[in-house]
Amino acid sequence: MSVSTVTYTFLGPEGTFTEAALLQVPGAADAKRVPCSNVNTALDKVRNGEADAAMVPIENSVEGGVTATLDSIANGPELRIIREALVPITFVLVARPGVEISDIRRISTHGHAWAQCRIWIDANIPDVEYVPGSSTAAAAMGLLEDDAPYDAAICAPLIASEQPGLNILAENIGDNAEAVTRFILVSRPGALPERTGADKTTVVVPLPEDHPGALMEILDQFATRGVNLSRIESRPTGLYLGHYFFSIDADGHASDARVADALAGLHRISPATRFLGSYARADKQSAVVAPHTSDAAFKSAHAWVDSILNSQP
Ligand SMILES: O=C(O)C(=O)C[C@]1(C(=O)O)C=C[C@@H](O)C=C1
Repeated sequence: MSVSTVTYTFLGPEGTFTEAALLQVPGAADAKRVPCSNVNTALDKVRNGEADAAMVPIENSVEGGVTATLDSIANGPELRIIREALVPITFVLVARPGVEISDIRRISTHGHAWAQCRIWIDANIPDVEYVPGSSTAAAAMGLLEDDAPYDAAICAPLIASEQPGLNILAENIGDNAEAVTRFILVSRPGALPERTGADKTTVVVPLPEDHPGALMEILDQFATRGVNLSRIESRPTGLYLGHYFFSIDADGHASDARVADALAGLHRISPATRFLGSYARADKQSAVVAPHTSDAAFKSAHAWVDSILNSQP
């Protein structure tokens, strides 16, 4: 794929934190970028071949998993995560010129952004009503419409400073100054990104039913092979009450022997386990590998078993 022919979808409109994440991808600034109004649409355009890859949010350091993304990549035709990006998150409160904080009755933003600004809102505009928005940027741009059903929006500083019709009323209103959102670049299944030594593997594991201790067995597949988990969360499958899958990020690449062995174990316990990709960690932190779970240890163990099986009388 030459850079100019690549098409990326992302959670739009222009000016979202998701677009900032996409612009971290080499060549994305010159590629075709298609904003989508929700995560599902961005991913479906990859599934049906309209786009080569989609950038979507998956996890925020304050608010946790982005359920729209976790559910969409767990279902439907398979997709693969090929890259991750981290974006520091800071929020501003914006309104049309002339509107003061004391005038604000209704605020719109993305649900995750709203959840990250609770303390400031409770302290400064406690009785305000929340109007859900499809993204922070969509909420801010909506203020420019004559019939906007809200008087203020919470969004990224960049979009606020670039729009002449928007006035910043308060800066740094997030509850946590260190907040970071993690985004994933998702493509159709293909060759895995190469192992870098600082990688992450993502899987979706449906919890087998009528199987006492299944969660413990799933976790054991990682623990006994010395594979550290950096995220695990459960989501309802939507089929019926009590039916769940686990979305898991593990340190390492599928080509690391300990990770490959853990994946095989997961498949035995839950055959519908979905592999979502192995890709380089954005923070470049290498996994700590104990000597007995290194590739060399697995190789020598397999060679030992082979020697037993092949031994002649
Ligand atoms: O609305 C945006 O700007 C987004 O990119 C979405 C999103 C999210 O889903 O978490 C991204 C980062 C912030 O945490 C708030 C909203």
